[in-house]
Amino acid sequence: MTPAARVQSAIEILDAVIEGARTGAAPADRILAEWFRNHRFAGSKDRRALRDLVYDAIRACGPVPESGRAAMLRLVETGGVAAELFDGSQYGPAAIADGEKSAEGGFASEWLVAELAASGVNETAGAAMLNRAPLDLRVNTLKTTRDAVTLPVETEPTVAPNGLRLQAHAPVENWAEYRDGLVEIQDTGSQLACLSAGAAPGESVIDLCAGAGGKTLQLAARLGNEGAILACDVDRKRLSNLPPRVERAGVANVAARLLDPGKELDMLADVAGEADLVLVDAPCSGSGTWRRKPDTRWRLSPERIEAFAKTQDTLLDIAAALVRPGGRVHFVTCSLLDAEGKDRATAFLERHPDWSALPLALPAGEARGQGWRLTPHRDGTDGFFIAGFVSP
Ligand SMILES: C[S@@+](CC[C@H](N)C(=O)[O-])C[C@H]1O[C@@H](n2cnc3c(N)ncnc32)[C@H](O)[C@@H]1O
Repeated sequence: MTPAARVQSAIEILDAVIEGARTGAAPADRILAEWFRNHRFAGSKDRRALRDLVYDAIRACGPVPESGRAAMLRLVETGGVAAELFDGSQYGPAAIADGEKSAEGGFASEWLVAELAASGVNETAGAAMLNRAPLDLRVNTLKTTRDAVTLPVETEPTVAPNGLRLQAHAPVENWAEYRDGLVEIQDTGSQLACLSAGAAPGESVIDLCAGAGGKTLQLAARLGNEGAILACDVDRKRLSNLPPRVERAGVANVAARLLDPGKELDMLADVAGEADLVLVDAPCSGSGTWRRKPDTRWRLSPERIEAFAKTQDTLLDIAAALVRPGGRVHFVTCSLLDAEGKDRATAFLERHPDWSALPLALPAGEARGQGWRLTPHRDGTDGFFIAGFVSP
């Protein structure tokens, strides 16, 4: 593909991303994957260039742009693409017309910027939410240690005890060390969020929102295969990713259970009141992961945030019913919005006045309300809110 043709294709992909944001259809990563499947002529260099153009343009726009072309013109303004590539060539974009408008900049829509400001995220911290994220690994201590593992590329240790950061992106999933379960891909913030649950060998743990099991595997490593983990989710597809990962990681004490939304407690009645620890890695707006999925911010609305908050409250109450007396609930969201963090912790303690917040002290981040927060700006990790509660 010529550089101009790449720009035109990126514009078309951006049109689909914008449509997806407006209608709730597929997000950018899925749209790109599908585009690559349907355009086999695009080689690996074209794909990399297209991916960069699309994500750079998404990052360069604040609110949802009117069109893919307006988004790309915004990227021209920020110096991310050369105006000369709008050359009117056969597969390239039409020349830029006099006075043609580009999309608005900033880091999010006005209402979202205001929500974040009210949550203590200023403009600088907001802009850092859109930086390119590094690639972090977690060393699987069921199989090796951070000191012992040798990897094909240079890495540096992160503040997480088993965390490694790659100097540059690499095809980790093709490495023998990955296939053999020595390392997992996991952001340092996610590692700290899970680590701070304080899971210990022999404990009985429920990972209530296990998804594809990123934190389940970390919990298993903490337990050293002693004790038991019940990994639950309402999403069959996500949960189906868990067994091969468990196998690869050498985990022997995880069982999976698919739940029906609204019937979670009924389906967990056999284990209610018995868990030492329930991890609630709750569904949320994902505002802490905009570095990886910057189009997520175009898919949000005040109503969606309210709905997430409601689900988080429900899941916390379910978790409270699952722990034994003296057991813990560990609440995590990858969001910087207080509505999905500090406020949920406060509301939980109001609904459960006999419970107490557990003091947290992580090697990164800072206290926020009754919990703890990690931010891309301050900590160089994905953004997380974390709170621990202990039952009477
Ligand atoms: C943030 S993701 C979990 C990520 C996962 N823990 C990890 O570390 O990879 C939130 C998960 O909650 C699940 N979920 C949503 N509603 C749920 C419910 N009512 N009960 C259990 N899980 C739910 C979603 O399907 C999603 O997989």
